[in-house]
Parts: sequence; structure tokens; C-alpha cells
Amino acid sequence: MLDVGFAVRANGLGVRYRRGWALRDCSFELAPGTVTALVGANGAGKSTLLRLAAGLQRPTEGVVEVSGEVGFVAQEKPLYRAFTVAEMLRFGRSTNDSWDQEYAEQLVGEARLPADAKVGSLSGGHRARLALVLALARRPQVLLLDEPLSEMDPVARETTMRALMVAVAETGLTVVLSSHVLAELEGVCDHLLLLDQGSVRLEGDVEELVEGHRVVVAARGADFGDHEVVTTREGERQVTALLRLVGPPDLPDLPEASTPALNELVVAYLRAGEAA
Ligand SMILES: Nc1ncnc2c1ncn2[C@@H]1O[C@H](COP(=O)(O)OP(=O)(O)OP(=O)(O)O)[C@@H](O)[C@H]1O
Repeated sequence: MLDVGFAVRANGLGVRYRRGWALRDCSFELAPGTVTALVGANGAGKSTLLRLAAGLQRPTEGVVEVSGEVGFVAQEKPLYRAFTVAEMLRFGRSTNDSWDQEYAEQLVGEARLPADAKVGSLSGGHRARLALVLALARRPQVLLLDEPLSEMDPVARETTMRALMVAVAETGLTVVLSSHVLAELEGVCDHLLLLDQGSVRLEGDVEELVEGHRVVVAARGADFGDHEVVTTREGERQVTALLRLVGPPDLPDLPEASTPALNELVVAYLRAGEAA
């Protein structure tokens, strides 16, 4: 792969549909080998962003660049229903120069996909796994996944995430995956891209983002100094706030301050977006 310093890079990216902007002024850069959680409320623009990066849709303004071969698994997982699993693999092999047959067979085995089953007869979860096998076996440099786990059972989710992590560790694969199930992304994703109504609201290294925020429990009306209040939850006497630190985490008068879990951080931003 060319060493260009980024795997995916967007600059001023925007898409307008007839009813308005689905994505507006999005700029970010994802480094090679990172695993990015793409999160946001329904309609925030996640699928649109992934389609643009996959080159399946043109932006209205701005650019998105991907370095190297890109693999994309759409939410609706288009596969040939009349083909068997084995036929899908043969098809993949004959249409992709970079196809890795041994790897494809290993992944099919791990997913326990019966080679002679017709795609149309597979469950939603098995179809999702097959779509992912086909994308991984092409050995792309960048893999874009639109809600890859949504139809899978808990064990399938775990095996799938493990297969992705192995590919990241062994080949330096870059992954961007959208999901509403935040608990599954914790410990797996090292980068976060949070969209709010078509704009990038929060983006960066997960650890740095977590370190840059505090959950505080304080008396109502407490003064949080220069720190940005992302969201608050009012109790009878106390208020729980998520703060984005501006400057050093100088919170002398507050009884409780802890770093948020990724899950907590994302939910706070999504809630703030809804309230806005
Ligand atoms: N082909 C289209 N024509 C018109 N509007 C569209 C089209 N595709 C998406 N949109 C609109 O663009 C916005 C973003 O949609 P998108 O599917 O990218 O969101 P999302 O974050 O993936 O949502 P979800 O979590 O529900 O999958 C929405 O307001 C949607 O209605």
C-alpha cells in the first residue's frame, strides 16, 4: 500500500438531497490500521457517508479519498439469492484479482456457513456473515461496514469482531463500522466519528476523547468554569453533567468526577443533539 499517511480522508464533504442536506461540511482523517466506530442517531448520515467513501455515490460538495482497495458491505447485503455459498465464493474468486481463497474458506468455516446452502435460504445473520466473508476475502486495505452486526446473534457478533481484529492486526486493515450497539464497539474501536444531523460532532482517538471528558455529580446550579457542558441530567437536588474539558481538568469543588465510558460519552452527545 502507498504510504500516504491516511486511510480515509474527507474535506468539506456534503450531500444534498431534495429535502435538504444529509451531510454537510464533514472533514476528518482516519489513519491506516485504525478501527473507527461511526455512530449517530437514525438519519444522521452514516450510510450516506459510507456510500460516498465506497465511491458508490457522488458528493454534492467536497471530497472523500480512500487510499488503497476499498471493500464495502451495505446495510441491505445484496447477494445472489439463487447461488449457493460455494458458488458465491467461486464468483468472488473469479471476479477479484486479490481474492484469498484459503482465507475465504477459513472464514466460511468459522461462520459455520454450509457450502451447499442457497443464499436465499440463509438466515439474515448468516447472510450478513457471508457478505462480510466476501468482503474480507478480497483483502481490501479499507473495509467499510454499514451495521454489520445488527442481524447477528451474540456469538456471531463476537466471532465477527474477532475476525476483524485479526485482519487489522495481521494486515493493517482499516475498518470503519457503523453501529447502534455501542457496548460491542467498546474495546474494539480505537477511533470515534460521531455524526449529528449530517455534521461531525465529535471525532478522534477514543482514549483521548474519554480523557478529555468528565462525568460530574454536583449541586444544581453548580459552576463548571470554562468547561463545556455537553449534557445534564437533573435529579432532585443534584445534577449529573458530562463536561468536555477546556483546559486542565480543574474541578476543585465537585464531589465526584470520573471519565465516562465510551458508551456514556456517545449517548450524552446523541442526547444533546436531540435536545438541540
Ligand atoms: N436516496 C435518498 N434520497 C433522499 N434522501 C435520502 C436518501 N438517502 C438518505 N436520505 C436522507 O439522508 C439522511 C441521512 O440518511 P442516512 O441513511 O445516511 O442516515 P443513517 O445515519 O445511516 O441512518 P440509520 O441509522 O437510520 O441507518 C436522512 O435524512 C435520509 O432521509
